Amino acid sequence: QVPELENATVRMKNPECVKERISSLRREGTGKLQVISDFDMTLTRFGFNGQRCPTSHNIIDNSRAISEEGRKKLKALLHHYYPIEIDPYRTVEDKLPLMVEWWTKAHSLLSQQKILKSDIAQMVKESEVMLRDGFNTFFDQLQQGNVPLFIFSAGVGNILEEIIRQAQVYHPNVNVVSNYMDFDDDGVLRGFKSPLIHTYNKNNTVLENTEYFQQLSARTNIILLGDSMGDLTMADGVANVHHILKIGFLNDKVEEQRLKYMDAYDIVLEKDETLDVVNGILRYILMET
Ligand SMILES: Nc1ccn([C@@H]2O[C@H](COP(=O)(O)O)[C@@H](O)[C@H]2O)c(=O)n1
Ligand SMILES: [Mg+2]
Repeated sequence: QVPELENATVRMKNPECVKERISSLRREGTGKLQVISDFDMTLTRFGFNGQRCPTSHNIIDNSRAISEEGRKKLKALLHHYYPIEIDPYRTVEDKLPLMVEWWTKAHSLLSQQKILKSDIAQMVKESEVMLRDGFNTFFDQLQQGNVPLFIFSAGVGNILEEIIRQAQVYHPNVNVVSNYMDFDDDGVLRGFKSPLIHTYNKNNTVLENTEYFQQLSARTNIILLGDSMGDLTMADGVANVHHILKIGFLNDKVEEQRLKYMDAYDIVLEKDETLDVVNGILRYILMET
């Protein structure tokens, strides 16, 4: 079926079940299929040449638009809250208020920095962000197969849209729900629009009032791509899920998180900076018989 499933980065608790699910997705056709994907560290690389790649928030934090003092404060927040976000021993209930605290403090600091809407394209150009290897094939296959791609991100929507625009893969089948910046009439950042999306509320509570909510329910076969335990609820807005294949990128604290990820995701990709496995599965599902 999919030779890429033999890659050294692939872990599966139940390979037979994965094969059956992939066969069902192929058998039922592309008309019922959608891909729901996280953005930061799922469609973008986690690391390159031994260095961490930036998230969409980090692209702003590291940019010239932020003062030295602002950058220090944003880094301090990252160092405090990121270990909490990925801590495998804390519960989601315990993490949730702390994530709200992180996003709220970071957005408030960013809003004090006089960031211009017109700065965004340059910020992205000058950043170290990289989409995962194989991104062109991924976006192009979905467009050619008329399969909707729904990107559900707790990052910054304006930045992530600019990343895929500059990569020339922001095709018409792509929809994004994320945190969007709110600019005043002079194009200066004054805050972020609600609802606030953080790692652990990526579910229908934040999707209800979006245009995409209706469209979500029509496609009942899903490939879900994420890198966090919080990404597992991204398809909760789809009422009658028929088949769902969950693929998780395990980027950080691999040993500590392996068992949890293998219980939660059908396929776990350990320290895999490519979209090769996802592309192999899509190629098989979209291939005409
Ligand atoms: N101030 C912040 C807040 C969050 N992050 C990271 O962004 C990621 C969220 O985006 P997704 O596309 O993955 O939903 C999340 O994993 C946080 O670690 C940040 O860098 N700065
Ligand atoms: Mg992510």
